[in-house]
Amino acid sequence: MYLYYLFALIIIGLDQLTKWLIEQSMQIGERITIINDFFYLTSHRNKGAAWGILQGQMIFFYIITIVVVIGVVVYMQKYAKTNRLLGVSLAFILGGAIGNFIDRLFRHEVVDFFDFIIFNYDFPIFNVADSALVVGVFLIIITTVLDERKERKENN
Ligand SMILES: CCC[C@@H]1OC(=O)[C@@H](C)C[C@H](C)CCCCC(=O)CCC[C@@H](CC)/C=C/C=C(\COC)CC[C@@H](O)[C@@H](O)C[C@H](O)CNC1=O
Repeated sequence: MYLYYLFALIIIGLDQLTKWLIEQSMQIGERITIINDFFYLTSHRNKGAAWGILQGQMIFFYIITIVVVIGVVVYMQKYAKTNRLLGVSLAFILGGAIGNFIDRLFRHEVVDFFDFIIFNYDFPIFNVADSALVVGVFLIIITTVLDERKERKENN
């Protein structure tokens, strides 16, 4: 059970370490080519949420993040014992939400650096915490679909 919280802690550690390294070694706006025309490390700051929406609405972000964290912990306590995939998904979301929360609390902005250009579209620059959140949301959807399919089989 506590393995999931440890997993979330590792995600937070990895997120904060990578953000610290970017802050230490790159100027804002500086870009390092990893794979030309596809993957760059670009030091970027975002005072908003995805795609820079709601710039500067830190109070809103604090509230949403606290609601997300409480929701995840409640669900973790209730369901993670029986459903491992759900536990891992919740740990991803918990780690990601807290990772960006730390940035918003101490930096009043989020450090982003993964810069992908996919089919000529420069996808918004993101970080480890965002990736964990997206993976967590994706895994929750998979878990839900799998559960429904299992229930339907049992009922038939
Ligand atoms: C990933 C959630 C964003 C993350 O939410 C958080 O912190 C949570 C815990 C708190 C938010 C205040 C609440 C969620 C708002 C919902 C939202 O935003 C719609 C999300 C759609 C999502 C599909 C699930 C697409 C993906 C986008 C991106 C990530 O691609 C991997 C681009 C990230 C870049 O714009 C980067 O600059 C963002 C910056 O790092 C700050 N990050 C946040 O606000």
